[in-house]
Amino acid sequence: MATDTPSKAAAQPDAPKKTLKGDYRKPGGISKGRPPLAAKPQAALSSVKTRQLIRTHHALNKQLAKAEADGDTAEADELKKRIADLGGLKSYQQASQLGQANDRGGDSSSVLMEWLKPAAAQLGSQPAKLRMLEIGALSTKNACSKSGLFDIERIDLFSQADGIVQQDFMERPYPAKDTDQFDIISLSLVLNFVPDAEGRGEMLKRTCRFLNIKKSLPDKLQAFCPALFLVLPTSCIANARYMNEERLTNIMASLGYVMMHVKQTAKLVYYLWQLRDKSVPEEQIFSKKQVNPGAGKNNFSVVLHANRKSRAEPREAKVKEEKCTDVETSA
Ligand SMILES: C[S@@+](CC[C@H](N)C(=O)[O-])C[C@H]1O[C@@H](n2cnc3c(N)ncnc32)[C@H](O)[C@@H]1O
Repeated sequence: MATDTPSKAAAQPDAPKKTLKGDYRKPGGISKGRPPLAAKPQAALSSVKTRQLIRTHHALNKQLAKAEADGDTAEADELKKRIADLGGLKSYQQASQLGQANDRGGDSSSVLMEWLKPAAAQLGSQPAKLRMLEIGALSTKNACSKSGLFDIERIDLFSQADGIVQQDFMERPYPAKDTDQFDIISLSLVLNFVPDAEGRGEMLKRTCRFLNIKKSLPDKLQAFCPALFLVLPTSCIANARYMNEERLTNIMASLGYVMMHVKQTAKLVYYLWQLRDKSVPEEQIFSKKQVNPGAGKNNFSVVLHANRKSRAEPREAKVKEEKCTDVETSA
């Protein structure tokens, strides 16, 4: 397994305390009394706004999922209106795309391309390209697309470009045969978009059904395929009350995944997981459990049930939510 050293900042996401309405900066806050700073470049200012917009979307979607689960139609309608007033999914996607600009850390798929370099020659000489499913695709021009090495199927809840099919991965029919399955799935900044922990567990579980575990490939490709490229905000792993890397690794292992690569930066954590085994349903019980208690943590978690419909574990909604900080989500 290859690792890059995490930055110290990883444990301190710069999520400001805020309410959803209004500005989070209070007069007399920490900036009071400081000498004036040099004017910030435009990009830095927009970067703050971009992150704020993304966080607000996440928070509203989370509240909406809860209101819908509680059957509170009035609250759900109000939240839908607030999301629409923000510009809906489209404005969220635009903010995410801005986060992918080179001055904000760049396209996450370039990390995958870096990891695949040792296999590039074999990738290029394949009679048929590797099949990739990109879930949550915003562009057809990221590093994977530009490489020409993959046959990519791109889906998103809201397609913004030709070449991206509008589809909910959670509703996508399971492949009928092995050859309809994929060699690589990209799930970059999508899992944290799912508003509830059980939904995230279901999403991870679902990825296994789309990967072709039986396909025979040349050795350098077989060394990592079939694989899931997973990208999360670092705070989901480094500053979460119910999640850390050990917990994620155990959850993934119960699904049959082995970690091949990890790279952590101040903002994002990138993983490449190889699907090696058939998942072990009886070992797939991961309820919401504190693994990293303490103040100032966020509530990001993944809950997994062997069988969602007949689960014996409590629903997340019944677990008392603790005061939390936001999950930092932009690139
Ligand atoms: C933050 S954007 C990330 C986009 C890009 N992958 C990246 O790394 O920047 C998350 C995207 O995931 C999409 N998404 C979330 N849940 C999805 C699902 N169940 N099926 C398909 N797309 C989904 C959203 O519509 C949104 O466009």
